[in-house]
Amino acid sequence: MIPTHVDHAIDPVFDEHSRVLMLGTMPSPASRAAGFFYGHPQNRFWRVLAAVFDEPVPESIEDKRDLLLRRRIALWDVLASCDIEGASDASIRNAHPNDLSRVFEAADIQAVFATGAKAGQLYARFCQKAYGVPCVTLPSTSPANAKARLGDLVEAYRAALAPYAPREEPITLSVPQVVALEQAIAASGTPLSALMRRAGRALAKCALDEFEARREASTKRPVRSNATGGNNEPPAETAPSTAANLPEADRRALPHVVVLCGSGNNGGDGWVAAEYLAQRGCDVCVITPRAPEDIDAEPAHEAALHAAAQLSPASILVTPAHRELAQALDAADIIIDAILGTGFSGNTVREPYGAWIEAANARRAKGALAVAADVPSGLSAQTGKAAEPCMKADLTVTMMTLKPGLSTPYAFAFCGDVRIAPIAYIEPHLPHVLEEGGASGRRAENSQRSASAKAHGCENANGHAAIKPASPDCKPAAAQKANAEFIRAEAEDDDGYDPYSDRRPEPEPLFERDPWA
Ligand SMILES: NC(=O)C1=CN([C@@H]2O[C@H](COP(=O)(O)OP(=O)(O)OC[C@H]3O[C@@H](n4cnc5c(N)ncnc54)[C@H](O)[C@@H]3O)[C@@H](O)[C@H]2O)[C@@H](O)CC1
Ligand SMILES: [K+]
Repeated sequence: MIPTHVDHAIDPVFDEHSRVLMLGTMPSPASRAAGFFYGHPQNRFWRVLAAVFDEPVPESIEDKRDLLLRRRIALWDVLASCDIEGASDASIRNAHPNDLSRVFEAADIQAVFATGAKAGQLYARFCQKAYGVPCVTLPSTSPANAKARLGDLVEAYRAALAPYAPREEPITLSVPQVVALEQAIAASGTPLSALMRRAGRALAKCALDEFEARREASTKRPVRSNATGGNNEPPAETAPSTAANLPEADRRALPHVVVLCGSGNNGGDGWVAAEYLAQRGCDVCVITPRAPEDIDAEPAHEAALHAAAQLSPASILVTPAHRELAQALDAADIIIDAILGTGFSGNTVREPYGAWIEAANARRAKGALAVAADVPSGLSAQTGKAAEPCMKADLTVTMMTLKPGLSTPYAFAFCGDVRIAPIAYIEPHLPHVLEEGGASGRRAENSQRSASAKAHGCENANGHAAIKPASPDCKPAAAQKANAEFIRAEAEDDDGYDPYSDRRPEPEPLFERDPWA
């Protein structure tokens, strides 16, 4: 192969919070074509980083930049230019280094890692003396390094990066502050649709991981034990129809998942999760009050259209009748509750959502794993007050930050375990958001649950025309009427609180009824 002269043309990723610098040699032809580092589909760099931090694999360049900055990783290459044959590091000649002082002067870089032997050698030759920080060489994630197994790469990168991972207390923001944060992130170039995609993927990953962890635990621990997080209901592994009770041969079967989607943006998280789970091979059923094309909220509308185009039409049930809903839930190993999120208000949950929540709680009581998106439906994310009815989750995957309502002792019975999905690099926006929100945003110092809230990796169409219209026992006219009533009720939202307005929610009494009664 004839060597080509290559000039580095991809901007480094770093900011003042970066703590480690990862360096390759020079972007490969595939990365140059993709316009970002490690762009070859077979390169395992992004899969390795995602596994190290227990996150979904980033999809877009923006997702990758966000992951790096959020995890305090600066990313660049040793060389500014060289002659190279294809992507062969061994062929590099006429090498000239990048001016790494741009990174070293902007950030307190505590460790440098080379993503392969050649990058390590080039750093030692050109850079180490100038910057004074020695470089640790990690195994290459390139497909050329075929002998390195993914698991070994993950272990090597985890051991290297773990000491530098930020360990911050989870932060609690009020609902208006969370909305202000989303808007600040959007204004800085990450659209809300991208946040929703990350939210839905994180939700799906947490649900699958939790399901697998429980299945694993149940195979190791055949004796019945109460492991449901204090809700005094049968543990998942003892129920008759859960995967844990299947014959050994079927145990590794992927779970059947029912995703309950409201018509707001919480529902959008559910649609993305459904798409991700179906891609992973799960049998997925989406319950929705409206066909995707009739969803008004953005970006939920866009997310629903995208997901519906990937899902089988038969797996989408629009306003199912009670019997059809019960049938769908009966088959569920996992229920994802994406009915209502931070936009919920009121003392009661209107239909059809009230009936959905009751049916989901009944199925959970028989052993399905219930995972709530952002906040259990019916629970006020702001006050922690539970409406009638309220979803009972085993796990709540809340986006970006804790919300005050998730941390009350009362909320505990509805949230189950709470994990924060770190779907965006929020630090640059916090001063502005906290200033705007006054004292109500704070590191989670006043919350009982914050100590236990995990800072996990998940811390702590119209081509879908054939969407199943209605259930066999729900006449089209009746379904249409029910839908019209639902849409009218939605339009007359009970107290009219719009979380995207500047107005704060009316304070609601925390303990209107005795939570333990
Ligand atoms: N805005 C965004 O871009 C993002 C939003 N996200 C998700 O979006 C959620 C917030 O979305 P929205 O502001 O659209 O609100 P929600 O989707 O939480 O709730 C709004 C819906 O709830 C209905 N509703 C309110 N009170 C009710 C009651 N008492 N009974 C029955 N229905 C009731 C409204 O009619 C409306 O349809 C978050 O919780 C989070 O899950 C995340 O995906 C991150 C990105
Ligand atoms: K929810």
